[in-house]
Amino acid sequence: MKVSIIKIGGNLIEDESVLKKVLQNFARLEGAKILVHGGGKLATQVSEKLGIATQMVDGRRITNRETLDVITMVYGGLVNKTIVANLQSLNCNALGLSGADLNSIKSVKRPVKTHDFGFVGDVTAVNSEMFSLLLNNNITPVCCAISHDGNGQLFNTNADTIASEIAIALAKNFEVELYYCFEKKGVLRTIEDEDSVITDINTEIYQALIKENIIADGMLPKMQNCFNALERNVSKVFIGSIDMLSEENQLRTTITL
Ligand SMILES: Nc1ncnc2c1ncn2[C@@H]1O[C@H](COP(=O)(O)OP(=O)(O)O)[C@@H](O)[C@H]1O
Ligand SMILES: CC(=O)N[C@@H](CCC(=O)OP(=O)(O)O)C(=O)O
Repeated sequence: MKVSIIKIGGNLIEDESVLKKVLQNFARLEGAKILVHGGGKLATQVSEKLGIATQMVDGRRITNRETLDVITMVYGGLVNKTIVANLQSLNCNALGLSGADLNSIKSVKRPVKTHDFGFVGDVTAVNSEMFSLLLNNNITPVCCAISHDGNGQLFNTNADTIASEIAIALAKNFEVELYYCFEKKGVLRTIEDEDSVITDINTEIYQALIKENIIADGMLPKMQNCFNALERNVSKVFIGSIDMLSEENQLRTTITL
């Protein structure tokens, strides 16, 4: 059986009308599928409203107790439930999950090296039996960027990593395709030129693109997650816009080893 894992980034979640279109494309996708969502931008906005400062290091949010409360409310509550309700309206039988729900994703606190990230977890286990059970019953899991340690502690975990870890775990039993959807059509050669999509990137090209400063910021950890997934038996990995799910010949970046 084939399973498609779709991760949607923060810029697709922020705007209600964009999110609706994203979810229509997702709902139309045939076969077993899992949606993973971020929401980092929204968490930053809500933190600001509450007077909580945001600090990011290497694309990861430093998550103190107050920030953990915000991300739990925003990712686990507002964003996850809004997505599930919209998918239900599109006849997609969605079930919203944090990593604690059905023990879906376990993690340990990220070890302190140069920085203490606080309540940020590195994934240690994905409950693939549970995901299989849901998928075999035509239930579509909707996963947010929250994991847990099994002792009652929730952790913030980057959504790209949640998506690749689920993909890797399911690759043991399924043919898995991983789609990273964001606001651009793919990895761009010139960030201002929306159509300058680099259609194929392997590890060698990736290293060259880093040297040329073409790939930077959030794209660096995203691509690391892509290679990590491919190295651990995920069949196909793509980066592109949500249109890559529905339109043939749509520009997108295909990642290979
Ligand atoms: N070459 C590139 N092509 C496209 N985006 C790039 C590139 N280099 C850096 N980026 C940045 O990476 C961002 C995507 O990473 P991130 O914000 O982590 O994604 P997401 O919204 O999916 O969480 C883009 O919004 C863009 O600003
Ligand atoms: C530890 C960590 O940094 N977690 C991320 C999780 C959300 C996320 O990944 O959202 P996007 O996909 O929208 O960026 C964060 O809090 O920003």
